[in-house]
Amino acid sequence: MSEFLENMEEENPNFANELPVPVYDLKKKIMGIADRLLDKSIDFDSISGSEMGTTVENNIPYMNKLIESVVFQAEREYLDGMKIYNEIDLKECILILNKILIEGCTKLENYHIRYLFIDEFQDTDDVQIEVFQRLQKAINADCKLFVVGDLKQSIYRFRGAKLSAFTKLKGNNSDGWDVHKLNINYRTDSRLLNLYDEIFKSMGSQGTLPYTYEKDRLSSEVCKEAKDEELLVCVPCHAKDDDIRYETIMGIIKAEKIKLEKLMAHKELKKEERTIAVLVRNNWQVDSVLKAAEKDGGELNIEIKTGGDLFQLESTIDFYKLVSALCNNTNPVYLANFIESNYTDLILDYAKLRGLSETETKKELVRVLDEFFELRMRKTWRKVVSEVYSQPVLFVLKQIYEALRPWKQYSKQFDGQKFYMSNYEYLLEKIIKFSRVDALTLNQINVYLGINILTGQRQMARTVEFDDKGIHIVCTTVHKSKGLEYATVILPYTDDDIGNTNKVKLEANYLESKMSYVVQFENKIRESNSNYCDPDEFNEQIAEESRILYVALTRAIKNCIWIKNIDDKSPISWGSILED
Ligand SMILES: Nc1ncnc2c1ncn2[C@@H]1O[C@H](COP(=O)(O)OP(=O)(O)OP(=O)(O)O)[C@@H](O)[C@H]1O
Repeated sequence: MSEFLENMEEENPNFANELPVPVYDLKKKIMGIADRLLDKSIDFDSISGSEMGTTVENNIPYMNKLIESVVFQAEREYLDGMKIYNEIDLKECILILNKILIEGCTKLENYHIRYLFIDEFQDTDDVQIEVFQRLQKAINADCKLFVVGDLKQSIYRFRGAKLSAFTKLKGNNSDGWDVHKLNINYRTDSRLLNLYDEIFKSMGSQGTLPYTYEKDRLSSEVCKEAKDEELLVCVPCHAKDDDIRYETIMGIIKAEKIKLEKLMAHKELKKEERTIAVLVRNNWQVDSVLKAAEKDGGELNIEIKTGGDLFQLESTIDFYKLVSALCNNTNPVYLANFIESNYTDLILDYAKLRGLSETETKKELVRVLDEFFELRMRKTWRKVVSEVYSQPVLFVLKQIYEALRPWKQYSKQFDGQKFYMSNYEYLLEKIIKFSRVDALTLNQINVYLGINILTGQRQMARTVEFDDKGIHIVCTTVHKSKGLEYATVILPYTDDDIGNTNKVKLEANYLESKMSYVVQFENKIRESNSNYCDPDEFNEQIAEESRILYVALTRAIKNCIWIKNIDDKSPISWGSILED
């Protein structure tokens, strides 16, 4: 990028000053374009200059040049750099696999694989479909593909999923396929399904959902406990006022919880049948619902599928205390911090320490630690300190972790311990990814943890499934709820304008030999190219949002409640679809 800017400045010395957007934002956005293409398994090498169209707004008239000479070039250099270390980036795997298969791979025949099963097929992109076809061919003529999917649930357009997935797979050989339709629903109350059917039919006739009554209608014999008037409920409220929206959400959850408690008093329910799900579109909405639950007094324990914050978890802070104590093993503050962590159950006598000099305090803390480590690892703390500098650092840290078992101190509950261990492992994976293992030092780990913890870097933690046999309340995005089911589905945000394409801040695609992009910078300046079509995007966006609504509604077993914002003026929203 700097090279590009220098070159441009040679032509126009005032180039940098004339840039209409900040350089850091320009860098961020052009890398964003690269990510959007890679998300769809698009190989940059296949895009030629003539396929990039021309800039439309002309705020950044050199945008194509920038993409070609910086983005594509940087990505090429990065991937070549990885090859030197015999590594490949995960995002490149499918492209490499495709290239290998194009060149021919005879060894696959030896595996005698008879079937390839693919679930959620509607979410595959074109390159993945080609890979499956090539794999099938390369394995042997008898290998059969078995794919399952539902186009109405295609919600990964940003990752390149298209409604043409099944047609592309069949290609010219539709006769070679045995097609079976699954029209029985074993999840949802039949009465609720009937109400849904009216909504889906209307979406189908407007062309926003691939749904026709004859082909797609599901039948169900499921009958749950909700009364007729409780099956699909619209709760109107003045959601312009956030407080009112959140009070309404909390009120609905509490009322549904009471109903479930009554039901559970005389009937045993499976976990899903005891779960109330608040389904939203974005992660910030999950955060807002959680905050509202806290403000409400914390009586509702809402579980989130988006996980907590990895760098603020006790498993991470404990590990940082261990690493810091090893790095600063002559500093009493770090030693005391470590002793207070979950790695030890020692109780420090601060009254006694207060009367000591710094040297005496350090001596006392080292004595305490030596004794403790002797007991738990049959070697002194000082020996451990020397080992961490002479042996592979992760190996020594792992030995300490396994011998001291901090998860036992953290929680007496199995679920809590599992959560601690799983996020400790996740943190180590992050550390290993950050630096090549053979070059990792204790100091590097210390700096890495320090920066991430102190600057509050956000990284979703790993969640652990648990069931205490009680009522579960979860709040999650519709995308994360895919494939799952819940007794009650609550939709608190149905007022977003789903036709607003100005909300598309960044998009890039490569379709039918045309590369398209649109970018909106932080200062609202926009740029797009002639291949990007706003009306197409408008229709595609409404159709995808409709499919996301379809997924949300069909997660319900018993009932669904949606909040209607009376103050809403959006022309097209989930609310307007549901109301129709
Ligand atoms: N043949 C069956 N008999 C009884 N229950 C069934 C049967 N098949 C599936 N179920 C139940 O129906 C529910 C939905 O099944 P499943 O999640 O497999 O459906 P699906 O087609 O993957 O749904 P979706 O694509 O909407 O997520 C589950 O609770 C499952 O246990």
